[in-house]
Amino acid sequence: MLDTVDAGKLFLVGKVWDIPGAAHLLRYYAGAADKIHGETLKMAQRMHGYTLKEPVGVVGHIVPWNYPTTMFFFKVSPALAAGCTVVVKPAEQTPLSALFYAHLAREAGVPDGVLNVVPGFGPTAGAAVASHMDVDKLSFTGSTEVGRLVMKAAAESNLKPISLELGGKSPVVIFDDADLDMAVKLVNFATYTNKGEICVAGSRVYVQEGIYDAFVKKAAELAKKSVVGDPFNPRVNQGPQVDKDQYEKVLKYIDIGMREGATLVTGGKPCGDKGYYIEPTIFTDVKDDMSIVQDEIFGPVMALMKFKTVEEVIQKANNTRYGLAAGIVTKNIDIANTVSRSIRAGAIWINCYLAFDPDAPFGGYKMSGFGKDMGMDGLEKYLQTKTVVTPLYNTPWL
Ligand SMILES: NC(=O)C1=CN([C@@H]2O[C@H](COP(=O)(O)OP(=O)(O)OC[C@H]3O[C@@H](n4cnc5c(N)ncnc54)[C@H](OP(=O)(O)O)[C@@H]3O)[C@@H](O)[C@H]2O)C=CC1
Ligand SMILES: O=C(O)CCC(=O)C(=O)O
Repeated sequence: MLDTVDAGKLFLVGKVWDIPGAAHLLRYYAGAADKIHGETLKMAQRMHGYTLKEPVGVVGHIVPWNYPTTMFFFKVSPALAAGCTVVVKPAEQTPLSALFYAHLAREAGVPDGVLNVVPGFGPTAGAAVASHMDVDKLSFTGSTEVGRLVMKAAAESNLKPISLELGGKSPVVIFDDADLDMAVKLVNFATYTNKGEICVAGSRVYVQEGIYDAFVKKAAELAKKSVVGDPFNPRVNQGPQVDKDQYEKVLKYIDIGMREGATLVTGGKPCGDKGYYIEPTIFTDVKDDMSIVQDEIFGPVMALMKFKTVEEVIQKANNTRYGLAAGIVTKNIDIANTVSRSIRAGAIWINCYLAFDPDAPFGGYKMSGFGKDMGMDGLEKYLQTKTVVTPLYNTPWL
């Protein structure tokens, strides 16, 4: 509800995806909290040694507006399970749910000072968290540009370790043997989920030549069926862009796409004359170096491209500065394995998309950042290893 008001997120999707996902994550890390331990070391010398896993201390979390609930729990759940205290800086567009979750945590008995939410603007509140000498670790999700700034601030303050989950321009590769209807639905979901305001949007779609024409036709038909409107209405499947800036950014990219020579197959216009609604959009005749293929648009815009061979599509899929995720649709296990090993991205989804799970580490390669959220990797980053050594009995040390 709060994210629908703040971000234009579909109310129904919040109920069946974001909130249950947050609960799964909390349960997963609650189960891990009492299983954190170091190891006994073998030691080459006559010494007894072991390691302790200790919380890193105070963690700063700077999170974006596109998934306010999900991002809050991606960050906070493992940090608390590791024994850290946290300071969360939500995005200025969407601070309400983070404040509400902090209130719930207090009601549930989390002691004061453990889970702190500090709303405010990025260049002031966010920068203060990133450069604070008493913040021991920073985990950031947002744009690559701000990722650079917070990394610099961390380096120039107390050298706090950081993890960055940044932008993406993820490819989805559809092979000739795919079930056409399933592949069209998958790509529609990959591109338009959350009105395209999702870091793993699979908006760069490569379709093998044998099914390309049929695919374009069906993808356009499905996009046209989308109901865009009030995010509280359960029949609507695409709400408004988060704000005027984002709305204008998406329309600007649509304009750039047309000026660069891509063919607009469907969409491309605002929906209605009130609110930040944009039609689900598809471009074809797209070249690899066009801005609509290289830049993260963060809106409901799909670029459809044709390919012939496995080698060609691997090269095209990797022709990006990002490396967050990729989708592959095929019934051929050899192709699926080969392509998934060859794409430089942190998550590969075969015959599915957005397949998040609490146990599955998530984070990028290349300029999509480094460090993982979720899974045991997501817990590990909030821990540090202390080594304790003592000579064995009757072993002179000096
Ligand atoms: N990877 C992802 O999930 C996301 C990617 N993006 C990409 O970024 C583009 C721009 O979106 P935008 O909201 O501007 O993303 P930002 O990267 O600006 O925002 C992410 C978070 O960083 C904060 N922030 C901004 N500037 C600073 C700073 N100097 N120091 C510390 N923290 C700061 C923001 O605060 P505040 O907003 O309150 O000022 C927000 O909490 C989008 O169009 C999209 O392409 C955006 C959101 C999520
Ligand atoms: O879909 C989700 O639950 C997570 C989305 C996400 O990771 C993101 O956009 O940053």
